[in-house]
Amino acid sequence: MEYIVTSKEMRECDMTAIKDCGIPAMVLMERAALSVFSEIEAFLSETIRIAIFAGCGNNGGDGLALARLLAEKGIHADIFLIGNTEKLSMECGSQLSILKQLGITVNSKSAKAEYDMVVDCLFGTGLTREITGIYEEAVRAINCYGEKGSRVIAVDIPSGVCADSGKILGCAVKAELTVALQYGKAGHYLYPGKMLCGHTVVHNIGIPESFKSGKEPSFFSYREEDIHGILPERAAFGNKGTFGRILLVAGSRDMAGAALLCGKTILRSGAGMLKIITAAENRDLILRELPEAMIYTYEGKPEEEKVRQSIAWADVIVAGCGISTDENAELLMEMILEQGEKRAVIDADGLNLIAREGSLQEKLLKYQKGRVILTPHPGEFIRLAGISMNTYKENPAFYLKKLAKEYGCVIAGKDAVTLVASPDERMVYLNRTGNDGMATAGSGDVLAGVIGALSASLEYFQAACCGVFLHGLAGDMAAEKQGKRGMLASDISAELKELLKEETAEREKRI
Ligand SMILES: NC(=O)C1=CN([C@@H]2O[C@H](COP(=O)(O)OP(=O)(O)OC[C@H]3O[C@@H](n4cnc5c(N)ncnc54)[C@H](O)[C@@H]3O)[C@@H](O)[C@H]2O)[C@@H](O)CC1
Ligand SMILES: Nc1ncnc2c1ncn2[C@@H]1O[C@H](COP(=O)(O)OP(=O)(O)O)[C@@H](O)[C@H]1O
Ligand SMILES: [K+]
Repeated sequence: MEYIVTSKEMRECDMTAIKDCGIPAMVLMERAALSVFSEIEAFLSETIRIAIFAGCGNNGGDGLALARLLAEKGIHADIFLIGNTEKLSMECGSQLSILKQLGITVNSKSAKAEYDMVVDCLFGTGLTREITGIYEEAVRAINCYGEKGSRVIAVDIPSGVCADSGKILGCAVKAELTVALQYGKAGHYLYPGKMLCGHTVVHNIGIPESFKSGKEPSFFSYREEDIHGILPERAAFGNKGTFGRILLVAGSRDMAGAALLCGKTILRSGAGMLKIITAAENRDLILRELPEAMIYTYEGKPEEEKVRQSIAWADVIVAGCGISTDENAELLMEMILEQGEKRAVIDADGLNLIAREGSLQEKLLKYQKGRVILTPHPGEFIRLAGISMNTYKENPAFYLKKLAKEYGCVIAGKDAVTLVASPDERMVYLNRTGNDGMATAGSGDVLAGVIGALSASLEYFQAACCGVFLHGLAGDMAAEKQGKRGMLASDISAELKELLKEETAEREKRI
């Protein structure tokens, strides 16, 4: 698990290190410069032509310290200090005076030279407004070098990328490599910032871990190596009941595939038993393609007693994929939400029905807190929340948390970067796996399936985060084999099986 912070949280960490622990700011800056140095060391030689663009804050200070480290190794860098040098931050001022003492020249304007490497230290987490004027010229100059083939390295975050939202404030540097200091910032991983960072590496600069439960940062994320820690153990003595009885309410007359894709994924993700409630038209397909599932199909109106029995049987209900928004679907959703306590994953049309019907909203509000996981894509989310797309995109984490609290649900806000919010003020999970090949019909059904299966053995929020993470990893594996253009949602489902197989094999090797 890795923390991901906002600029305010990063500042608080810096302050804790400096004020409470007594680590001098100049020591942190030296560690920052050493981190960047270690990342670029492999490319260095005495003939390399380097330019460092520094601003007047501490990000600029990092750059000046780097220039000194380079000089120590006999490597010259052209240094351009952009801005009003009368307003340097204290540490940046100290770095500048050290350079002067050492006789290292600092320029105020960029020259029209050629460079193999350009280091961007104009702005870091202290960027507060749009970049204009001389700073904009400097950003454009850096990008021009990049386009001509210079390696562009961003210190902490590319200048112009908002560390909190990933938005571009006016203009921004496009880096090949970003050396993030101490923690990844949300802006490194949210679009469009993510595209401008290139490859992001996070370096520890010696700030002691100061997050305590309840005072944690805004976001966390999983890394590939976390997989063993988050997946539940499978009990060797378990039976099919142990691993979860999942009821899937999915598929309608014209949407058979959703039930099949989601159902297959549920069983492939380790669930013990699956029962599908779907329209009669899907019966043959499911019996043929997924004979492992039990099935109840309805012709006309679903029989309420049969549905009630199935709900009572289940440990987890997954509902909504392809059920349509007709009266049968509405009745099924009413019955699912009515009982108010079973673990449930609600997706797609299930969400559209809730957005449309006040009676479903009321039932969801009364449902036991934390027992429902909603998995809306942005279109579904704005219908549920009653806000515009622009408003949602302004700050998705905020609106996800707000609605999660209102409904007492876990909400996985699907998007290119999926965020998962819990109803109880926990950190938001920010997902870093997956790729645009997953923007393909049915991949949401696969996600609902894996989250449903995991909900049988993991706590709800964890099941949602873990499901999103695995779904993205499987999507990356599918993209590697099939290509992003050609991959299908069923490829993601198949790769999930492979991924879980590898995980089990690894785990068994370690016993
Ligand atoms: N002790 C610390 O706080 C440490 C900070 N470090 C570095 O310092 C950075 C943060 O430093 P700062 O807080 O000084 O912030 P920055 O260096 O990112 O920039 C802040 C300065 O830029 C100005 N500014 C903001 N937006 C502007 C705009 N659009 N146009 C013109 N000027 C603008 C601000 O008024 C301020 O003077 C981090 O990203 C990291 O690189 C590291 O050296 C590690 C230690
Ligand atoms: N550009 C992208 N990068 C990463 N993941 C993506 C991207 N586009 C879509 N996804 C993922 O693909 C899935 C799409 O789900 P959804 O929109 O519900 O599709 P469907 O309704 O067709 O099943 C979500 O999990 C989403 O996070
Ligand atoms: K920078």
